[in-house]
Amino acid sequence: MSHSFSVDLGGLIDLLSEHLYSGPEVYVRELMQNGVDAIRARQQQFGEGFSPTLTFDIDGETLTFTDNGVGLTEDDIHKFLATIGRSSKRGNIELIGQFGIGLLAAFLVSDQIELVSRSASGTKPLRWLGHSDGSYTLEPGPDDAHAPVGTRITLHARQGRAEYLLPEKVSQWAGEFGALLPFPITVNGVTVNENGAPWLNTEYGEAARREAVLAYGAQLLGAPPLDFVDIKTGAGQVQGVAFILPWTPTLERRGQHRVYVRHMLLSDQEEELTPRWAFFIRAVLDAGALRPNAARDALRDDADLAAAREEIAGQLRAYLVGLAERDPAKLRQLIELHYLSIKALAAEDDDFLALFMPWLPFETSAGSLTLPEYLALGSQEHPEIRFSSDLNLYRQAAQLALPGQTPIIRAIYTYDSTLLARYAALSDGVRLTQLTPGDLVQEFASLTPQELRETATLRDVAVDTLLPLDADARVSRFDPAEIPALAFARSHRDLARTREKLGGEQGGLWADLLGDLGADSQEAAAEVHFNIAHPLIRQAAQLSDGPLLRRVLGMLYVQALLLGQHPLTARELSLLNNGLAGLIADALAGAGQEQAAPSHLN
Ligand SMILES: Nc1ncnc2c1ncn2[C@@H]1O[C@H](COP(=O)(O)OP(=O)(O)OP(=O)(O)O)[C@@H](O)[C@H]1O
Repeated sequence: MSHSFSVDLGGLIDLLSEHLYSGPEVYVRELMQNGVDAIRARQQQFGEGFSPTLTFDIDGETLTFTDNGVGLTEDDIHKFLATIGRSSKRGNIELIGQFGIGLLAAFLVSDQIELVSRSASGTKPLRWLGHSDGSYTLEPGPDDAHAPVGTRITLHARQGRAEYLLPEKVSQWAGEFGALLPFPITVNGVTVNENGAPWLNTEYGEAARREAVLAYGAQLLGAPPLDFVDIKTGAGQVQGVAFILPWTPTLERRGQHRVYVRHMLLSDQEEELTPRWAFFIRAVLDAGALRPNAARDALRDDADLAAAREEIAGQLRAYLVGLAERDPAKLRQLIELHYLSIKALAAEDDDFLALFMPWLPFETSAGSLTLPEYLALGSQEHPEIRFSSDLNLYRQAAQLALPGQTPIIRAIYTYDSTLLARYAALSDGVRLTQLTPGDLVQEFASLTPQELRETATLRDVAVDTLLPLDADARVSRFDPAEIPALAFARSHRDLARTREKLGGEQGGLWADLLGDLGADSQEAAAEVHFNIAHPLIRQAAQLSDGPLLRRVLGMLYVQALLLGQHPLTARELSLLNNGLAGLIADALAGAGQEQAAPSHLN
């Protein structure tokens, strides 16, 4: 026995409303979409000798939507309208509908759909009445020889849905969805759309067009855009504009682009049509030949979308390149706001790199500099780019204003070091050096024999005090003299830290294993340099071994760790706490004696 599937329409509508559509208001979009498709189909089949219109008329809780599109024959109604999942539009690239479910959205707000239609093929008007329980009737429509070609759909608000039929709401949605439609949409006689895309309006010349587009951009962004780029692609037939944001957007935020498909709004949050690196733009694009998904809130991810995105990337690139010649002042402004995204792009593209590198600012120990400015400060015979991708090391290096030393570039974004490496490779004779802690130490001036003698005790006590904390102590001289001590972490410091933590808290297998690993290393985890140029260190050098000197050295070490932004271990923290407590106790004891002294005198 063979049977047919039957569909529970109520269940299907629940499915659509809960999982496919963002809210009941999408019924406005689906009605309009069908109207737009019907108008296009009429133009395709019967020519363009009519003025397209879409109208909403709302009377109380009844809404009537009318289009003057191609209409439906009796055969169409049975085959397409009343068969869920079948569409007359499949394969017609110029129409948006294709799934054969859009009209069901009307059931989100109404229990029945009345459709009166007259086909452009000249048949008589028909009246179809569909119910949300899945039944429908079809009868001859109002027998008017002059009935206009097109379709009229009437909905009555179902319980709890009246607010979705309010004229002000319908006006707002219809205006948003149909903003770019090149013909009027009216709600109760008032036109609600802008009648076409501003970037296409060349009626009053190029200057007026630019002005209109910039005014549109200012409204979209809430502030005048820095500029805009006209976009036009072959793949997907995308047309529109990309506004250059007048502020620096956050790096994590992907573009929130407004995308239309065949003039109907798809999304205000589209992310896939523009390249990832272009987070300095907000685009408004109308895709003539890209496909929406079934929910019609995003583009279908296919080869056409990828090809369109590539073309848009090329056009944005070409705009930036062209700006260098056309309007360098604007380029400078743009780079100031968006250099992070331009760097990301330059890291992937050598032509772009060569073009933009001279303009891009880098954070350096001598302030923000472009690479030519930076190189002008260093040796001209042996040009060198010195950088650090370790923020702590960079900070310490930046503090050490060593005279005659090439400034250090802070290269902490992943693409920074790639950019520097590619730039060095492209430029003749420029050496690229990644800074290491050892480099900094090498720059320290060595002590005179007399200073060595004078600091012998200090050094011995420092080594003795700090070795249990896994730190090597040295006495050096470096600038600026205001820094009493500098600490550098060595690479296996983290290992030592983990070992200490596990040893202290759990012991056992892991602690033993890590202990063995650590035992391979002859070096201490950190290296600290006390600065003989600092008055405090010179004073400390005069102390003999004792609790005060040990306490002072321990605290200076922890201070150096903090200065270098190294996280502290529990032992280092307690060293700081105990040291502080001791100093405060000593100070209080001293103050007590001072206060007690006058009474003795009396
Ligand atoms: N206003 C209209 N004018 C002419 N035909 C219409 C109209 N509305 C619906 N139809 C017919 O009804 C069919 C089903 O419409 P429905 O909106 O459910 O699906 P679709 O538009 O084909 O596809 P999608 O689900 O992707 O929107 C359409 O394919 C079309 O043939």
